Amino acid sequence: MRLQVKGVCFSYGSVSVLEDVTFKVQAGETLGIIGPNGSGKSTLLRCLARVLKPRMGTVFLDGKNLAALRAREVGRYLGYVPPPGTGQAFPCTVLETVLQGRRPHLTWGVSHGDLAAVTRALAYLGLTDLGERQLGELSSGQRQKVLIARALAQEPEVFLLDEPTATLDIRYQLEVLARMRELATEQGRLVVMVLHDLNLASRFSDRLLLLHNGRIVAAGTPKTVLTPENVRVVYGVEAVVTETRWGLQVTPVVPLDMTGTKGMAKVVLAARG
Ligand SMILES: Nc1ncnc2c1ncn2[C@@H]1O[C@H](COP(=O)(O)OP(=O)(O)OP(=O)(O)O)[C@@H](O)[C@H]1O
Repeated sequence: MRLQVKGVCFSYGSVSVLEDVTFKVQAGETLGIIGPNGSGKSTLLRCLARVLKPRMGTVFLDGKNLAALRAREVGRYLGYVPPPGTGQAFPCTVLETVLQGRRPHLTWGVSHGDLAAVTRALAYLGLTDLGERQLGELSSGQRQKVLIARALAQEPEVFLLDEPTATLDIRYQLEVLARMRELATEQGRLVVMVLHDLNLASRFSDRLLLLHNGRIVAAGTPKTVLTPENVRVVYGVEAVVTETRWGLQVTPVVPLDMTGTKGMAKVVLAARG
């Protein structure tokens, strides 16, 4: 499976949010999309998930135009996890929600294989005992785990995850991101994730796309993208970037507009080494 994004532009009404976004991802790869608030990350992911239709440009899956695929094919190829806080329209139990992930695979009703996939996904996220609970009764982190479990049960070729770990505790942040990496490297799936945590993004992505004002301003390995210069220009923050055995460690030190503040000059000089 190959995901190719060519010249994608998107606008909400007359306001342009994505401009000429072009990149490729191969099976086996994990791509992290990073960038400041409002830079267009979620909009881009929703264009990849066919939730939104680009104003210009095309998304290809294995050379086929995503816009021309049937809904069932899209469901088999793409598993989309919306960002935390995105509401579920109907009252549903945890089990029913995770079972929805099997919908693109169903032919004559729910099979043993479908139930096995659901059971595995629930167990993986520690949700087995919550199966009968209503989604609306869960904590935000538990709800997020259910949506990730639904995508795991779906067993798609491509995982599209929008801030999957934002509401998860540190154990499940690691569990979920490590699982995604494993699905890519060991089962040849393709993973695209929007992440705010630059350290997790560096640790669990093969490549990063850095978005700023709807454009890609840097793309490549975490080491080439997460430079102090890029962090300064895009986020407006003076940061120290160090290499560790678990990936890069980005430590934000001070917002640029505070670097002149009394007492901050020394901190900035120390940050720049
Ligand atoms: N439904 C909408 N209607 C109009 N404008 C929107 C809509 N959704 C998002 N926007 C605008 O599009 C821009 C990009 O939003 P998007 O959610 O893609 O950014 P983001 O990088 O994911 O931000 P964040 O990090 O805050 O989640 C923002 O300026 C936002 O206000």
